[in-house]
Amino acid sequence: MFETPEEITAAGEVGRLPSGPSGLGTSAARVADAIRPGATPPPAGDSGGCLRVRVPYRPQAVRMGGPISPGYAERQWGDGSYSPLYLPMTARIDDDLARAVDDRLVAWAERVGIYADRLEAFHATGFGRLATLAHPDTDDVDLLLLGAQVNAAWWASDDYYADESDLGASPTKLPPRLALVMSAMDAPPPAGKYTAQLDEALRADPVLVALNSATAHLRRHATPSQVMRICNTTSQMYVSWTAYAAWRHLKELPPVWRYLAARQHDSFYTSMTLIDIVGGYQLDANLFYEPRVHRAVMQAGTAAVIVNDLHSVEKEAADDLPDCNVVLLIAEEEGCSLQEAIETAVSMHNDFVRGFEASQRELAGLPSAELQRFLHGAQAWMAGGFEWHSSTDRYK
Ligand SMILES: CC(C)=CCC/C(C)=C(\C)COP(=O)(O)OP(=O)(O)O
Repeated sequence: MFETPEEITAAGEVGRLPSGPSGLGTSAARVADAIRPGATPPPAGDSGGCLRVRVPYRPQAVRMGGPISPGYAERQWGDGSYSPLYLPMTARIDDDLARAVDDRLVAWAERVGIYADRLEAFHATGFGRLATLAHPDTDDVDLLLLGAQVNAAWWASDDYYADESDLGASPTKLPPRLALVMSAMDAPPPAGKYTAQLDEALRADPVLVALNSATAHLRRHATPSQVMRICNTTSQMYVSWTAYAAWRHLKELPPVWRYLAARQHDSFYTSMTLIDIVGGYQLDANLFYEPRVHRAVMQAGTAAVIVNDLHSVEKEAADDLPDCNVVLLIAEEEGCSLQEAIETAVSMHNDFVRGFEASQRELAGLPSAELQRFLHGAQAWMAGGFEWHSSTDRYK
């Protein structure tokens, strides 16, 4: 088949890596017991005693170190005129590492052909920087590059197929294009002469070449269940994209509840499915999909994507066919100002982060080093995603 080359919360137990036994399988029996139907989780560690300190948004050019987010804070954002976002603190800002990943990412983008006439802008977007901010538990450039490539390829499908009219995005062409993406990521079994035609189509579109190449890189680092986790989450996300396309095509605005339900399956949860792969370990599928774990990662992913909607209001309102955006939809539905709608979205975001924190506390007693590391990874992702949205050129 075709393949190309603030208020800081001293979070008690939640803020630290587990001190118990670690390594794959060390506590498999205890974990299996703890997640079996009807089991009650062991008591979580004490996470009380919050220390609260307001922290302004202040990008720093220095390495902050640490693989673990040091706790939660109320963080200023934008021009500072809105209520703060309650978020984890960023664990690591390492501009040298980010540059190394971004340089390799741009060389890859050039090879596969995405953003061909706008590589400088693509470079300034800094998907490599996003990977280094969101995955502070590794310094491995190749693994960070993998995270950056998969995200950049998803974003290319978003820009070229779903959102950017000037890049050829079209609501009616979107569903068949997304169906081809799944063939680029997960080659169907040979179908005689039709396979050659499929391969030709996959080679003809840079977005598909990028997704195919990123997935090939993924297969070199991930287990089969991790690879299929990525593929299945991608197609789950694309169901929501087809809903947005229908609304755009019909020039209908969905009610907020309906958009939010779609957005919850089209969130940075998708990006978070890379956390253990980029970290160089595996969270077992039965733990990843354990309902309380699933809910926690969905809470983190939804919070992180509301940060995206907050930062992209202007960009999304400006397209000939405006995108769905939670702020714009709240303003329309409530008949309120954008400022008021932003405050509502901030408060919704903060509730999701607090919900994640509560889930993390509830899960803190589960004796799996991989699970605890993954939850810290989701915490770090929210912080890194915020840092990136605050500084990338993409939303300027
Ligand atoms: C594309 C990708 C990494 C998927 C996960 C999160 C997600 C669905 C997006 C960031 C796409 O949402 P949106 O189209 O609002 O993003 P932009 O504002 O265009 O960056």
